[in-house]
Amino acid sequence: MIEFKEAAVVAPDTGVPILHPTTLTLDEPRITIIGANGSGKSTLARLINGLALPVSGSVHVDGLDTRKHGALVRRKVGFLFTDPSAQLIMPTALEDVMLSLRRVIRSKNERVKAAMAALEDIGLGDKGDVSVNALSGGQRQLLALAGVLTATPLVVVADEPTTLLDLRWKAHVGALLQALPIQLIEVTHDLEAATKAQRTLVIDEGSVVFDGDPSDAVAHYRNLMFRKTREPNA
Ligand SMILES: Nc1ncnc2c1ncn2[C@@H]1O[C@H](COP(=O)(O)OP(=O)(O)OP(=O)(O)O)[C@@H](O)[C@H]1O
Repeated sequence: MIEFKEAAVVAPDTGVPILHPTTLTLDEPRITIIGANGSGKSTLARLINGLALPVSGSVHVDGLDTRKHGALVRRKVGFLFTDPSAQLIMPTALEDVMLSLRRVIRSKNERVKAAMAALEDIGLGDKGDVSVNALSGGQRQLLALAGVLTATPLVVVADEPTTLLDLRWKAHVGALLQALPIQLIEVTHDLEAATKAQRTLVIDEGSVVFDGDPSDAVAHYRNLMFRKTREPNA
């Protein structure tokens, strides 16, 4: 259970509001977040695992305050970035997954076995010794997901996880994410993908302006964008 209580974020240098005080309970298995560029989607997503902290109000995950228990929260909430390079830091695929397992499995041999199994599960069983830089963008996103899943999170927050992928990889990674047996909260500009959820939030200028049925949310967002295009100062 993820709970926002009047959680607000401001730009550190200027104090300009990025997310206005927001109160939400997020407990549906599939939630999508849509909105214009710069509207505050990533900021909201980052609040969930403590990558961003509220300047006022609070965010709790499973009862843990993200401000006080960041490390514990991050074990419960896996985060998938748009660009997997942001989270792949080891030279090879196997080493990268092993790094994600370092706190979970002490024995190196066991860690190798578990990392190999994780790579097999995600379809990268033959890539263990391959340099991360030699993987395709789609393979890198799979590897990032494998790393996230090894920590057995309760929730995966994915910030535009398929934006950089071609159609084939987008479908593949999208299907894998949909099949996860845990809660998935996905920020997306793909309005078709956005409807594959129980609930969709529309963010505009740092506020949740719609929260509900995904198809209604997409219609709301289209109207909003149409109005802004016609009346740029609205
Ligand atoms: N650390 C920061 N300092 C100053 N401004 C910031 C900071 N982080 C985000 N912003 C600003 O806050 C606003 C919201 O950013 P955010 O990344 O949450 O938007 P977004 O909806 O995810 O955008 P996009 O769809 O383009 O990824 C933007 O105007 C951004 O420039």
